[in-house]
Amino acid sequence: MEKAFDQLPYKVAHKTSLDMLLFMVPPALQGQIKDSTEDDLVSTGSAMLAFLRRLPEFKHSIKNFIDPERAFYKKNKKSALDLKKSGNDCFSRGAYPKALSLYSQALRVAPSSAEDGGKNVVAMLYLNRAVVLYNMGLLVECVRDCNRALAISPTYVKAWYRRAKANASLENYGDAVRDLQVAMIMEQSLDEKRKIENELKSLSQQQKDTRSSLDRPDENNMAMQDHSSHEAEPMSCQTDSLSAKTIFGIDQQFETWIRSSGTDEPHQIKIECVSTPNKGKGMAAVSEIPKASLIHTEEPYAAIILKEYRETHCHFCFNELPADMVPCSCCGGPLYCSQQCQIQAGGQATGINSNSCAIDETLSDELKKHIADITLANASASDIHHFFEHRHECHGVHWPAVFPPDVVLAGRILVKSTEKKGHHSNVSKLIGTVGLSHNYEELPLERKLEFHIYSVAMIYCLQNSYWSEFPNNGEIVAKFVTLLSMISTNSMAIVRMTSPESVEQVKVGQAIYSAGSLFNHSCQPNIHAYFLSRTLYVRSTEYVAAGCPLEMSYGPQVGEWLWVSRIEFLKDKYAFVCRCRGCAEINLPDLVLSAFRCVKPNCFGVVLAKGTAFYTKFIIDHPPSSEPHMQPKDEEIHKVAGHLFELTGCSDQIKPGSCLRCGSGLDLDTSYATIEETGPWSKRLEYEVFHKELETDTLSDALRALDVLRSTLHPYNKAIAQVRFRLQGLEDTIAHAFSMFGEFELALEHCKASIEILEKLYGPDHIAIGHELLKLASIQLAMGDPSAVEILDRAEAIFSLYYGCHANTIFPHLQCHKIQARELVQ
Ligand SMILES: C[S@@+](CC[C@H](N)C(=O)[O-])C[C@H]1O[C@@H](n2cnc3c(N)ncnc32)[C@H](O)[C@@H]1O
Repeated sequence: MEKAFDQLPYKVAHKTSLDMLLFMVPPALQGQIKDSTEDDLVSTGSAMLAFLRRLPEFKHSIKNFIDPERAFYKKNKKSALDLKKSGNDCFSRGAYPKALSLYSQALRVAPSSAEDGGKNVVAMLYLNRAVVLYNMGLLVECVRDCNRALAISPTYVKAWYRRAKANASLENYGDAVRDLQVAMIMEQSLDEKRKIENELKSLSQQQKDTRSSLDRPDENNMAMQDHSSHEAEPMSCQTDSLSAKTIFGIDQQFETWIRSSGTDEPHQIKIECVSTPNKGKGMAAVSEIPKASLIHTEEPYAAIILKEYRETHCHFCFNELPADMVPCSCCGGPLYCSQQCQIQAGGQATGINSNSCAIDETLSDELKKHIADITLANASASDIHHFFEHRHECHGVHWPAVFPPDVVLAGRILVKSTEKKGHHSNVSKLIGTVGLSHNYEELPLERKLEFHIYSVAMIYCLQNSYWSEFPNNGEIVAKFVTLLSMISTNSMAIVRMTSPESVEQVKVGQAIYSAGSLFNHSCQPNIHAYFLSRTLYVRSTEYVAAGCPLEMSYGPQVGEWLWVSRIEFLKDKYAFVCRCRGCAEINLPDLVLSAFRCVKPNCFGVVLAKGTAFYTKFIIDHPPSSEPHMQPKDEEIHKVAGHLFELTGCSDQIKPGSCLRCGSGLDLDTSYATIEETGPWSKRLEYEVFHKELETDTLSDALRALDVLRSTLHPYNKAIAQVRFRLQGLEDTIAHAFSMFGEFELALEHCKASIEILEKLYGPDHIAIGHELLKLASIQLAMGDPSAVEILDRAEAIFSLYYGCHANTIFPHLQCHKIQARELVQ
């Protein structure tokens, strides 16, 4: 399940030396900070500043963070050449992946102007990597690396030659011929010239033979430019007015105009920021919104990659890094999927040759243009109005890599707002304009202390890396702490699928969206947020009447987690008590999620477990004030809960172990023990299915466990279908196991049983059902059953509800399944 909002990812594994200072803060200062409110921050900030200034350990840590000599990727020609040599050795042994990795490491430390044997080291490294990529069959990546080498050294014959080879293999004959023509003209050695000439002849012949169908020079040239991402650019819809008018809550009315790209939502949706009775500000529909409408898109105000993904995902667009990733050309720390992303993040276009080259004037206009297209491809990529979020961090220092991401994000927000208002104006005043809410007072002591320590540390780092006159006083510490609290409350986690086949998502980045941060949470959301690159997209997943709140899930949802777990999670992680519609009234999923079956045959009533009975009593005793978006109660709730809804404000009859319909009693302790006994059987099945070493006895035991669960638990209890936090439940795992044995009929039966339960818990149009339907369809496809078409259509409808026209980009395997299914029908 997607978790749209995230809090600060403090991970023990990433503790810095500053975290250790927590334990050195004197008890008196701790006490002062523990009870502090926003109004006390100037005095607690001054006190922390005074304490840390005197502390040798703090000075030592800061020196470590800001000294370029200690940087992780210190620029060093010798190290780059050593790594290059090791890469060459691996290459000659055929160890291509290792060679690739060594050249990439060398690129991180190679100084951009370093030369070796009269050649630019960075250009040589890009070329060497291009050759490895060529040998690995990664031809597009090879061409991109050749482009990078040529952008630095336009007369690099070997790079033109390698580019020609890769283009020829890609059947881009037009480009390949032009590359060889350039190589031949630039080559000095007569022998080599002759060799190229011969290759050119045979390539020209190949080009002639295939000209009509295969030669697409312009198109190919465009596809090979450095800014071609390995993932399709999905920007068919754009926000019109948001970026201009909504930076940090200055304007409270948001209007999203959806520009149609021919296929997607041709209408205009208006949303607005409103005051809510108990959730602060929130977003609401101005007029009615149809189900599945794109209601909002937005670029982040500031964003940052999470530490765990620094080596695997692009630091700008957050997509997975390709084999030809590009390190920051100045500091080597951040990695990017393309030079385009690198320039957008850092602003530096080092290595881009700005005056083309000493191009031989005798060259034809076509070849001159060809050279210019490649060697000047990125020079125009930077936009003077764009904010380069990494630039102030890029001074060959390593604090941006080791500080918690939210602290670095706070620095980015501060610098961006400073630069927007006019460079180096009054910084303290600027933070005051960041009009986002925060829950500083609710934070535990440890978080408050961390915020204070990192705020002081950031001031020192910004003085060193950004502006030596940066103010250093209690007021600025207070502003920083407030900013960190705002980030903690408002930052969104940018998520990605773990793989095209997977339904699992991982949080790769953290961002502040000026308007997106104003959507409140609901455990029964009516909107869904997702990300393509850095862009936030929000869609309505149900019809929303005019004036109704638009609320997304920050993580927990009804049907997925029990009420008490949702409340605890939101309190712990976001420091608020949830007052959404899903938590304020009794709903079917909360009743049945962990319920037991009534002992009386044919009674469909619910026997509540201990925790749920407590919650149900609580809700009945504390009826919520009705909100405009409250839905009428489901008939099904009356059916399973029986007389519960006839109760008027009296919850005495709601007892754990007692059927809510007929009042029959159940010995809960015995039932818990019975369920407990089935645990090892289910776990063993899961293990063996996962490791693909399934034994028939294990499946028989799991079927016995399933019988026990079915006879003890309420038929809609989630444990039968799905294990908490995992998409694979017992029915699901059994279905998977039968598929592994080729018993598709039985697999189908169990898969359907699982879906039936989940539909009760989530509703038929929930994204979780979409994923389950995909599993069902793959069993049907394996059976050659044409009804897969219908199931896939249903899954597609659900994915479109959540992802609109982007469903196919996010779930590429859906279309593959559909093609297979259509073949069955034919
Ligand atoms: C990302 S902000 C949303 C905008 C915020 N309401 C504001 O006034 O700026 C998250 C904060 O809104 C409040 N909030 C959001 N959803 C809530 C809910 N379901 N119940 C109670 N408070 C909620 C909490 O204070 C939470 O920390």
